Amino acid sequence: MNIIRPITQADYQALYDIAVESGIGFTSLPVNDDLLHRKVDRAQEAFTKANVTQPGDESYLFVMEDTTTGEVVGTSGIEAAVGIDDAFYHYHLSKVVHASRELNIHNTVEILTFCNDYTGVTEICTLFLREQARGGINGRFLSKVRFLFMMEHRERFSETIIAEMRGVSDEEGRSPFWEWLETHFFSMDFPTADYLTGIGNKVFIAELMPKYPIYVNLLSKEAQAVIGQVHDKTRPALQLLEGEGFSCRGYVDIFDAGPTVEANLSHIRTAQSSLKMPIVIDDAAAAQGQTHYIINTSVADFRAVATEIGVNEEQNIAVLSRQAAAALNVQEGDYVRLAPVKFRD
Ligand SMILES: NC(=[NH2+])NCCC[C@H](N)C(=O)O
Repeated sequence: MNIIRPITQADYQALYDIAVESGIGFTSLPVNDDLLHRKVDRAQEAFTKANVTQPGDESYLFVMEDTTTGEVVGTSGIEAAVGIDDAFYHYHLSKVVHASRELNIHNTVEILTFCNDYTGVTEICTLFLREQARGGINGRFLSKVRFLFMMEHRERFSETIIAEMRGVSDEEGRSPFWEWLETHFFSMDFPTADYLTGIGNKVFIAELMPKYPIYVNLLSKEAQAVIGQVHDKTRPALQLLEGEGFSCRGYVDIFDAGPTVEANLSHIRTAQSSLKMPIVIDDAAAAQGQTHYIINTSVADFRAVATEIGVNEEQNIAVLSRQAAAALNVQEGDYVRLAPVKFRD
């Protein structure tokens, strides 16, 4: 059975291996011992911090563990509020009209404006599923479990949730958008710039980034073509988020121009359709039910599973198997929050 739980120090080696496997362009897991250790420490602080009344610099990192082998097969993260102790950057794509009625000329051009508009919002990040666990619902589970967690602990998160999607780059890490920036403003390659931001070294952005609006039609054709486009490998993740109600509001990454998508927590489909109910335990009845994502209501001892359960909305009762209840560390009468894997339309 696969469970999702907070990362602990004992998972360090697995996290390191995942950082290596995830490769270039996976900004949030750079191969760097100090940084990865800090990530585990910060996650433990976030999960054990009591009485949080508003989002702050908490950084939650979950792992998926295959309980039959004890192996960590994936990661998933939430930054409660970005840009609180550093600056958080985007380019915003907007339009400018240059028109002359007298001359009967009307030109609409796009511009990219450097901004910090998403300061203070919650970011979902660091989603990675190892090769051996791909397929089935594991990827969806790792992603959607965050919406249940955020709904259950709303005071810890912003109402606006964003996800930065990886933009277009080739196998060697060459990004057409970055190449234009590199030629005119930076003198380092994309992997280096991406690595520096990943380890939290972001001053060079403020120092070197063009801060005045850029006319898109002055960029190279290759750079123009990838604005707001995702990396092929990121398409399934984007589709999943779009299905949850996320959309791009014109904000793109400052390095590779990949889209940032946004949704209100209360409008996210899995969060909105989730129910909170006390449980009873009955193996046979649970086996008859539909597959759901289920979380317990704890932060420090958070657990999630995806399995068949019975849901009786009239009686306000969720029927769990003994195995599911044990994995969630809940007993009869305890509450869980759940959402169906397949939405009923
Ligand atoms: N692909 C990247 N590494 N982009 C740079 C980081 C952008 C991010 N929004 C930040 O300000 O931290």
